[in-house]
Amino acid sequence: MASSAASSSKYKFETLSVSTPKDYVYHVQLNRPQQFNAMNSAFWREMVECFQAISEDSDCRVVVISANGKHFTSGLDLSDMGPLMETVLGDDDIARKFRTLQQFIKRYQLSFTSIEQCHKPVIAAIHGGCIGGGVDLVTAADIRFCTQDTFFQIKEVEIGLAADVGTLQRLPKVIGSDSLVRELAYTARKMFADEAAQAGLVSRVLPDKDSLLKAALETASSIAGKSPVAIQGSKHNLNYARDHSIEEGLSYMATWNAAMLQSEDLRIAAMAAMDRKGPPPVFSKL
Ligand SMILES: CC/C=C\C=C\CC(=O)SCCNC(=O)CCNC(=O)[C@H](O)C(C)(C)COP(=O)(O)OP(=O)(O)OC[C@H]1O[C@@H](n2cnc3c(N)ncnc32)[C@H](O)[C@@H]1OP(=O)(O)O
Repeated sequence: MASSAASSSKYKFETLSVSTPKDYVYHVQLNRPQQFNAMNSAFWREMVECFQAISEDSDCRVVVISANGKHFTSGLDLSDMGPLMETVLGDDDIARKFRTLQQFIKRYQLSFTSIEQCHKPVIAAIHGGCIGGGVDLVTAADIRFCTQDTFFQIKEVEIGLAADVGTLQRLPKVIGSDSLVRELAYTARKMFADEAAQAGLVSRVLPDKDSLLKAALETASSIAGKSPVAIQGSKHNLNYARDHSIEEGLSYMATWNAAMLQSEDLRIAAMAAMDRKGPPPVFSKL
């Protein structure tokens, strides 16, 4: 099944490239290397199309997202702010401008919420600069690895705005230190790989990009070999637990598994676990 490029035309994009390097593993690459993967209008639209399609694609069980070029991303494309500025500077009444801008921001938020809402776990493999919108993007992923040369920068205050597409909502849940989140958001200082690992933003630091991709793809492959019912149920319930009390999370989990324990995957995985010398279990597509 593994091939170099995801075959369907639903994965042909201007700003992203999608391939299938291993069975059930999709690799999405930010692909505007000349522009340091700056996030232009096409990017914001294509991220939603890509991750909503992957979410429902039973040939995919895990996604690795990485980037081509010198930096993971330089964030918002500062040379593509025409539509935004037209509204801001236009003659419309304030209430009309408000409604237009609110819809605009919500559309951009969905670009990264579609990673969080994707049924499949997403591993972000980050190198170089991960700036502005890059932090919004990677905090929506399930797992983050980076290279030793990575830096993270919540740069929004330097262009006069409060980060508005996920960082301020997700980063506090990811790293736990409210003080560090505020320091990074208010100062826009760079946080380098070792500090990011210490803070829990990334779970692994690799020496270079080759070893980064190797580690990310191996991890993806390990996840892809497991029951998709168990993996997708784990992602869904971890997200639910993050946003609810423990009691609510346990109650939701009980209802979820009252259905999912009836899946054939439980029987197949349990038999394979008992027969440790047998072949690895094979699960149907989900
Ligand atoms: C509704 C709103 C939704 C989302 C909002 C997101 C907010 C953000 O993302 S805030 C962050 C915005 N991005 C930046 O401020 C990036 C600033 N750039 C840099 O920090 C550096 O350029 C660098 C990316 C670290 C690269 O450094 P270096 O390798 O030294 O190259 P440079 O000489 O600095 O840059 C070369 C060339 O690229 C242009 N450029 C860099 N980033 C962007 C960008 N994001 N958009 C447009 N253009 C960018 C830079 O201006 C240079 O252009 P020249 O014409 O060669 O001067």
